[in-house]
Amino acid sequence: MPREDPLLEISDLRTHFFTREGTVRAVDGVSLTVPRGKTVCVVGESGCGKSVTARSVLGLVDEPGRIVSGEIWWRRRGQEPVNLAQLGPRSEEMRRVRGGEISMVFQEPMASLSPMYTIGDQLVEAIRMHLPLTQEQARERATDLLRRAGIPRAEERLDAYSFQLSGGMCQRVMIAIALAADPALLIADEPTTALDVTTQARIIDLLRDLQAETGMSVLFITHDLGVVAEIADEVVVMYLGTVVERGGVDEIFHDPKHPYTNALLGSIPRMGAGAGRRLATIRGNVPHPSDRPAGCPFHPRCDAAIGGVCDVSDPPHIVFGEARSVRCVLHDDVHRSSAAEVRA
Ligand SMILES: Nc1ncnc2c1ncn2[C@@H]1O[C@H](COP(=O)(O)OP(=O)(O)OP(=O)(O)O)[C@@H](O)[C@H]1O
Repeated sequence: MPREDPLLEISDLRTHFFTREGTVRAVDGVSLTVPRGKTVCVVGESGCGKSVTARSVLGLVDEPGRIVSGEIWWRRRGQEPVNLAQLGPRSEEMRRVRGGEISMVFQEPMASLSPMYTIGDQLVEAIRMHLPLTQEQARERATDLLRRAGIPRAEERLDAYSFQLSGGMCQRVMIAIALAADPALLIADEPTTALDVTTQARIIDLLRDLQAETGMSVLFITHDLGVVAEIADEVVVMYLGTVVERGGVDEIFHDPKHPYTNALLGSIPRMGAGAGRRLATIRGNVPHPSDRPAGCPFHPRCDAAIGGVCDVSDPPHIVFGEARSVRCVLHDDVHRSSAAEVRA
C-alpha cells in the first residue's frame, strides 16, 4: 500500500555533543516520518534523545552539539524538498521555516514568555514576523488565535502579562503563538508535563481539536503513553538515541513487538487495576549515551535478552511495513535460529 504523503522525513539522523568528557551520542541513527495531517508521537524515557531529535529539525541544538550526519527532508507541497539538516541554524531559509512553516511548543510555558511584554505584544510580533499584516490586522488575528486556543475574554487578555496567567493559560498562549503563521507542522515537546492533570487533559483536547480543524501535522514528544493513546496516529518509540519500534497507535498498544515498548506499556496506570496495586516499573535506568552498552542498548534491562547475542550484536532492523518496524532479534528468523544455537 503506498504510504501517506510525508511532510517531514528524518533519515539516519545523528546529533552528537562534543563535551570535554567525551562525545555524547544523544541521537544516533534516528529515522522517522511525519505524514501530512497526522499526529506522530515520539515516546521514551527521559534522556532517550526525543528533545534533541526535535530541536535538530529546527536547527536549535545547543552548543556543543551539532548534527553530524543524516537528512531531515521538509517536503512542502508544490516545492522542492529542503534538507533542513544542511541549513545553517541562522540562515534566512531556516528562519522562514522556524516559527512559520514549522513551529514548536515547549515544556515550560512561563519560561517561554517574556514577563516584560504583554501577551498581545508577543503574539502580534510573532504574527508580523511571518505574515504581511498591519498592526491592527495582526491584533485582530491575535484575538482570534487566543479565542481558538480556548482563552476566555481573549481581547482583554491581550493586555495581560504572563505572570498574571496560570500555567495552563500560558501554555494556551504559547499554542496561539505557535499557530500565528498557520504552520504545516507543530512540534510539541512535552507541552503538558509542567501542568496539573486536569489542565493536561484540556491542553491535549485543544491540540487534538486544532489539529483536526487546521489539518496541520503534529510531532508530539512525551514520556507518557497515556497521552499517546489520546492523540497519536503513529508512534515512534525511542531508546538511547535510536528508534526501537514504529507503528500505528493500535499496533503499538495491541501488538507491541519490542520488549522496551512492552515495558513502557506495563507502566501505564489502568482503570480498574485496583487501588494500591503497584505499577510495574522498568528495572534499572536509561544509561547515559556516553556509556552505551554493547549490542542492543536495552539488553541490560531486558527480561527477554539472549546472552551471547543481544549483548554482542547490534539488533537487526525488521521492517513489517512502511510505518511498522522493530529493532530486536526476537522478531528475526535468521538471528533467532542462531540465538537458539548459542543457547543450546
Ligand atoms: N547541551 C548538552 N550537552 C551535553 N549533552 C546533552 C546536551 N543536551 C542534551 N544532552 C544529552 O542528550 C541526551 C538526550 O537528551 P534529550 O533531552 O533529547 O532526552 P529526552 O528523551 O528528550 O529526555 P527528557 O524527556 O528528559 O527531555 C541526554 O543524555 C542529555 O544528557
